[in-house]
Amino acid sequence: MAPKFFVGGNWKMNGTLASGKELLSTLTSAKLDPNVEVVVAPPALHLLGAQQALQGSNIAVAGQNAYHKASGAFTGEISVSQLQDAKIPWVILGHSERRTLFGESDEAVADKTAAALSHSLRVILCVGETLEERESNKTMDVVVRQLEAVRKQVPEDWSKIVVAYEPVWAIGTGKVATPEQAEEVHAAIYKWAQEKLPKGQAEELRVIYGGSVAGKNCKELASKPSILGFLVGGASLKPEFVDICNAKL
Ligand SMILES: O=C(CO)COP(=O)(O)O
Repeated sequence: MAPKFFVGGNWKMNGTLASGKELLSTLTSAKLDPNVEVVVAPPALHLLGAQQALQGSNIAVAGQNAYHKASGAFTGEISVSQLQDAKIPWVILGHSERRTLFGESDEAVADKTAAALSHSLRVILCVGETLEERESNKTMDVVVRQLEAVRKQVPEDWSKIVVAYEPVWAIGTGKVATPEQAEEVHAAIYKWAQEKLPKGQAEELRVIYGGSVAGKNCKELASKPSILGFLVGGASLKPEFVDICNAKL
């Protein structure tokens, strides 16, 4: 059976308690494709409220980041074990904004991923190249390097990982990768997974696309065979997110 199409909404550092509540009520009252798994990632301060507002719905919540140490003197951080304790099922790790603005290395992302999995969290693992890397034909070198760093620490079980291919040049720029550009990288990630992950896991893996996904481009992207979902930024803050969740209808 093909894995379920996955749509994540990454709210980033946006919104108020009131705007978040309104957005969630739009989502819970909308008719969403039952064959799609929907996850929203509000800012940390809003996570528990969102989880409560979503009770009884099929929409789950995700942290936008987490630290791999269980507890201690790490001012400003939230740990994977604290997410687990609060029954937050998902966490986004390795987002390009974490990598570029906050200096997270491939190894740091791998540490976090291994720790998150060992605390029963599901992980949306982000990978992707910058414009400069794309223009110098390094896209797959970068993506494979990022994936391999994680595989080194998580050699066996990728069943709780969703890989989000997010080309940095397409994030928040309105410059969406063409369906062909995205499909090419997704297909290469599946090829990597076939070769490097234990048998049977590549078939179960979801590789989703992120970068300026919108109501107007989601259907065409979703029609590509290797695009098994989206990670949406800006448009996840708008009612248009419902259309993106329903891209396969
Ligand atoms: O970074 C993203 C999702 O994690 C994509 O952001 P945009 O959809 O705003 O381009």
